[in-house]
Amino acid sequence: MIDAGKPGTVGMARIRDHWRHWASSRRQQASLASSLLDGFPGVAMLVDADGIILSVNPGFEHYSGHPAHTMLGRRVTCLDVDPLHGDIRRALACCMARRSPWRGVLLCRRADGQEIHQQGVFQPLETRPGEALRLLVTLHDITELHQGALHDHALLASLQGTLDRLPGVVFQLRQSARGDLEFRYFSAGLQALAGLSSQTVMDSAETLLGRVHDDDRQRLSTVLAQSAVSLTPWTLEFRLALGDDVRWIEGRATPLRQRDGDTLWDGVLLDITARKGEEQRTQKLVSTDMLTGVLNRRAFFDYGEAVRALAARHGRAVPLAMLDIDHFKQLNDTHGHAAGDLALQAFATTCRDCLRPYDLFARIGGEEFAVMLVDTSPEEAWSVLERLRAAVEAIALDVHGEILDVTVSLGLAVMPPQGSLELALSQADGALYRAKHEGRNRLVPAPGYPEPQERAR
Ligand SMILES: Nc1nc2c(ncn2[C@@H]2O[C@H](COP(=O)(O)OP(=O)(O)OP(=O)(O)O)[C@@H](O)[C@H]2O)c(=O)[nH]1
Repeated sequence: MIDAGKPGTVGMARIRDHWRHWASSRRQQASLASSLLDGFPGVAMLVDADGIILSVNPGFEHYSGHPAHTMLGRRVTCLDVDPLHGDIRRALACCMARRSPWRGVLLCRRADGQEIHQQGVFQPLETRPGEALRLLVTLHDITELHQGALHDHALLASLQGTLDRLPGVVFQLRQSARGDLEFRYFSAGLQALAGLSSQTVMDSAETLLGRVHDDDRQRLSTVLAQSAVSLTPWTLEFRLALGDDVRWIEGRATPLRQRDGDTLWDGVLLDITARKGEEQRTQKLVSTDMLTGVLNRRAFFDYGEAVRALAARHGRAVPLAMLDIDHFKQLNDTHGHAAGDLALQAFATTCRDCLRPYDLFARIGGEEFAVMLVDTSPEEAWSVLERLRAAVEAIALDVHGEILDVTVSLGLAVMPPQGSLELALSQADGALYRAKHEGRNRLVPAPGYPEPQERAR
């Protein structure tokens, strides 16, 4: 064994010999000493309870930069960056106080002054009664690893910062083979987007999915199911209901099939509420008649086609009518164009009030209007439009103190389940022509329209 009292007198061969001798004299430690310390890729030392170095491993000089003989008898803390208050002193004190192994990272200094990070282990050795406590200290240079970890950590922090500052929310969603959904990641922007913390949603996906608007939930399930099967990216615009507030979200994500059969989507959520508002305003502008605020001709045919297609699918007939204000030219000519405009506005408002929100009511041109009664039987349509005719008759338009009457003539037709909108409208137009000829201010059905009972009587 290399003694602290004989520094400078031993070469490497003797250090190795002494080390082997020390190890073989303690059977419990023999295998540890020979297999670990001889070939140990770092510094290994035997130190006493005060941290005095009693012996070192053959690789000591290579790994510490200090010739072994110069270190024997010195305190182990002299390998520290700060021998008085450094990491080695703390590790030694901790190990001694607990009489149990200490493991951790230490900042040390090589003989050439270079600071290195070491993975340190301080292991109290078993002693026989009366024998002084000794510690086996091993130091393994992990500077590169440590710097790599620091670099990774800094990179991760910077990436995290970038993700959190993105003008959108990044997420990772996992769907198990059984169909259960779990959010694996959400960037911090979720709080501003949905009023929920990332952790809350990662703990329970339903906290967020439960806020998807009722009308959009099925569409979301469908795109997820399709994407999971086809492994193609999905894009969806949907609404989040946040109390009284509704927020429009655009979601986009790319799927990846996992080995266990689960599907993992990496995606982003964007708040498109402002853009949606603009789109809706524009849509309203292009589909609304500026004077009366009701649908215009183009919107009537667009939405009417959708109503027709849905009715055809369900095998339902749709009643519709053409309406024309009576003697409107006379009103214009007598009271002026402004009075005519006022009459058109009062007429449109009155009609709209007599209909349900989802009935289509539009200004087709001039003083001509059209109505499509959704989910209404021909019998009901007759009474709705008769009420509408009476409500228009009741309009008392005050034009510069003079009260003007307004009346309307209506031609009523029914579009059969597989019929065409244009044909039904032309039949209603024919009936309107008859209404004008029969004296105006009346409702006339097209030929074949189911005769209402009250009219039949
Ligand atoms: N004030 C106003 N008048 C309009 C507007 N659009 C069309 N008109 C007028 O509506 C009148 C329509 O007249 P006609 O088609 O002859 O029909 P009418 O006078 O209502 O007669 P009948 O339909 O047979 O009862 C015309 O004088 C048009 O100038 C509008 O936006 N504002």
